[in-house]
Amino acid sequence: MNQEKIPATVITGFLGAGKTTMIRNLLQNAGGKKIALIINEFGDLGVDGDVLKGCGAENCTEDDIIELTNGCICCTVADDFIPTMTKLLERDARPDHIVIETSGLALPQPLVAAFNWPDIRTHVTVDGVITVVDSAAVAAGRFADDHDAVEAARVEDDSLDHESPIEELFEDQLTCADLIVLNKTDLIDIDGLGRVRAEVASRTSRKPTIIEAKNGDVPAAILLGLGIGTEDDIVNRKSHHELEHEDGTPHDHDEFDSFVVELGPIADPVAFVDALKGVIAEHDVLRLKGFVDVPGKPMRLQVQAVGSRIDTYFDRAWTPGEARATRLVVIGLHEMDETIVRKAIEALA
Ligand SMILES: Nc1nc2c(ncn2[C@@H]2O[C@H](COP(=O)(O)OP(=O)(O)OP(=O)(O)O)[C@@H](O)[C@H]2O)c(=O)[nH]1
Repeated sequence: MNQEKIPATVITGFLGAGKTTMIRNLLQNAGGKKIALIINEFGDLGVDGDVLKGCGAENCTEDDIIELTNGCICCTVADDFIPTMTKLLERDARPDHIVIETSGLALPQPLVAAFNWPDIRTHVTVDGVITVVDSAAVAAGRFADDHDAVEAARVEDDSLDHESPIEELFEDQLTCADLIVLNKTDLIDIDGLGRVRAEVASRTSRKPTIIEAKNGDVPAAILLGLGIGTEDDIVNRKSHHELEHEDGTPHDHDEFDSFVVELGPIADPVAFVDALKGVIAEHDVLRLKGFVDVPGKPMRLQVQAVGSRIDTYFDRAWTPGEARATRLVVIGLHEMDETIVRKAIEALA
């Protein structure tokens, strides 16, 4: 039996940064490497798993894609992640490489620490942590501490004296990185990109390599094989929470909420998406994604909104026996009023 440790790459980054898009590219250019994929998503609709299973890569079949859906991977390390890894390692056909996509709200630190658990450490090592950044969102000030909703909350409650949850998480994900991918470079100009690079570099005291990408198109040779062994260096990558609670108080994600909206068929998807932009902007929805049933179309329409930017495309045919429906997962700050946002979206159908 091959006793060499299997390398595992952790891919993290805020909601909508382009993690799934980058992994889809990776699966398609990973050569003969057999990859096992562990995907973790915030929200009760497995959109990322569905997208990645649909990409048909021979080196990563549907059996090699494992979805962890019981909350953010950083909170379910003991109950979900460790047993999943253990089962994966018991398989007869060991993968050449394991890729883990965290949810956009996950802290990578507890996940990396899990690689020091004896059962895992003897078999697997963290090849590297890759943090994907939405360069356009950084340029737009999305991660600066003047996020409207959080400011409003702070005015109401002056005990909220630390940075916004979005900013903190952004920094925690950068702090843990071995490689930072400034993605979505097509959406900003060269000067803007220079400012984004400087801002991102200033948000971590470490000096990870920073590269640029469009549509997550980075060669597998750059993403895989970093050979860092990140689990041996977690002491230098502490999250805000770890620094503030050295007593080991567990963290949570109370600042964020998600819910799923189910609708019937949408006859005019162009008008629907246009109106959706208004709802997203008005209620400060951070992320919205899912599938739309367009009557008369054999394909389902995938909707991907990051802030008020929305992409749509027909991704695959509805399969025989699959119930056609419109399902959208909505993610926002805790202050977002689910009832109001739900009603606003339902009113568009
Ligand atoms: N313009 C542009 N859009 C991109 C780029 N990369 C990804 N996107 C789009 O951004 C949206 C979100 O991409 P995903 O890959 O789903 O992002 P993610 O980080 O996996 O999102 P979560 O898992 O929800 O956190 C999709 O509509 C992508 O098509 C890019 O480089 N440029």
